[in-house]
Amino acid sequence: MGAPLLEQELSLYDPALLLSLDFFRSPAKFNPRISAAVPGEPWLKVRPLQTGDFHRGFLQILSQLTKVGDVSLTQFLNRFAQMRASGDYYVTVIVDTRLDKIIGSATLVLERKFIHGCGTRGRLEDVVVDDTYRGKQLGKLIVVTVTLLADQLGCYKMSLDCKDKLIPFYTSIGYVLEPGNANTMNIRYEAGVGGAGVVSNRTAGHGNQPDDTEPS
Ligand SMILES: CC(=O)SCCNC(=O)CCNC(=O)[C@H](O)C(C)(C)COP(=O)(O)OP(=O)(O)OC[C@H]1O[C@@H](n2cnc3c(N)ncnc32)[C@H](O)[C@@H]1OP(=O)(O)O
Repeated sequence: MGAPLLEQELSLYDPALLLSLDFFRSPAKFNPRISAAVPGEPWLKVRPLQTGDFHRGFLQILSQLTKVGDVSLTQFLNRFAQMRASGDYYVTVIVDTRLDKIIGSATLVLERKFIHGCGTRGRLEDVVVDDTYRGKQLGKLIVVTVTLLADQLGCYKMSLDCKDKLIPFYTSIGYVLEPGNANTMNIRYEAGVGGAGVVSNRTAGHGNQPDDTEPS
């Protein structure tokens, strides 16, 4: 039997938000120049996550980043609905429209604060490009897209965690290691999807991860 049909697809957020992003405001260098609105090939599209992306390989893409687990369509749709209702999740994808397949993704999460005059901080999460499409500026494209989106939505700053080897990648996009303020610390509560378990210091770092994935 085929996959369940989703009668009417929903977008996680308003796609029009991506059309007005001014890529000239980013320090990232694109050669040739591309943007979220004009991604350089007629078969490339940058857009918000949609409900039907469950069937377009969205979770398979994420599995190139970290462990995803066995997520059912119902689980996916429930989580999508929670994110959409909150209004604070901007999961953004790149689609190869020739194959109707997700080939890249990055997430902006809005963290609402009391500090900074009830300001909002952006968090860059879960950046990934399908390994057969890497080295073609798509990583830069998706990260710059959500970074400009955070600015447009009024964030006072945007932060990320990454492996050391990706520091040059993010530096080229304008992210800075701030002296005295560039550490990441974690407690992992349970062994499970992407988790290594707080009870064992031996596994609290990159223990269970395949070489090229993040212990997100
Ligand atoms: C906040 C987070 O989510 S961190 C997690 C990041 N994601 C991962 O590690 C998942 C696996 N990796 C990937 O999906 C991809 O390699 C990405 C997203 C990191 C980069 O995607 P790509 O499409 O290959 O990047 P893109 O082609 O835009 O490269 C941009 C620049 O970064 C450099 N770069 C890309 N990947 C890497 C890397 N792994 N290490 C060092 N430099 C890199 C490129 O050489 C390029 O440099 P240039 O502009 O001087 O030519």
